[in-house]
Amino acid sequence: MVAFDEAFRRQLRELFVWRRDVRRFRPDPLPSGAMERLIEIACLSPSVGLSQPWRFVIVEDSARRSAVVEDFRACNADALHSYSGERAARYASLKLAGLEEAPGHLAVFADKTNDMGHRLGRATMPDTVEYSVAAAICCMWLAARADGMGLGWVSILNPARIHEVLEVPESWKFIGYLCVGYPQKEFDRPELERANWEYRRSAKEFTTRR
Ligand SMILES: Cc1cc2c(cc1C)N(C[C@H](O)[C@H](O)[C@H](O)COP(=O)(O)O)c1[nH]c(=O)[nH]c(=O)c1N2
Repeated sequence: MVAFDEAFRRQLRELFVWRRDVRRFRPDPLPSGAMERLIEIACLSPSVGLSQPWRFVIVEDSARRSAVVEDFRACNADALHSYSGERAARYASLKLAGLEEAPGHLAVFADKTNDMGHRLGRATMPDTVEYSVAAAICCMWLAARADGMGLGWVSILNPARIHEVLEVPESWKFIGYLCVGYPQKEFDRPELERANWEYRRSAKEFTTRR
């Protein structure tokens, strides 16, 4: 039996508060095995029917990394065109990925055809496969912060292009592309809040009772 005391709970809350989506990395490389340790933590996550549908691709090849950076640039330019006026100017000023600086690149997929868990829990809600992978990324996000590292989730990408660049099976659904490294600075508020794009609301605003 493991019991968690008040001091641990306080620290854990601090971890939630100080976890950040990181886009600004120091150039320092990751220690050997750091990415593998994060993947091990991710594999402790809950998954529908214990299906463990997560698939991780550590992207090391510089040509593939450059192709991902190019895709981000194209998708981000398209996204900018969807805004106008002051909002467009504000979008253009945001830094929305640290792909060029991050020492670690990790692409995460959900294997939709995986039969582990014998389809338990998915019959009426097939998207639970993707939810499971997103839950695993959140665990990894916290684990990275606890190790003094930072993780940035990039979704401004074309999934079909990511499939092509990484040559992964058709049945894998692209969930997220993660930049991993050491943050330039630590913050207790999201970068989008500090840039006045959006702000974090109180839990009360999202809670109702029936
Ligand atoms: C599914 C998904 C996808 C993305 C993100 C998150 C998630 C959950 N976030 C990060 C997001 O902007 C960030 O979590 C919020 O702004 C809150 O900031 P903190 O994570 O609390 O620092 C994100 N950030 C970014 O700069 N570029 C991106 O493409 C994405 N994509």
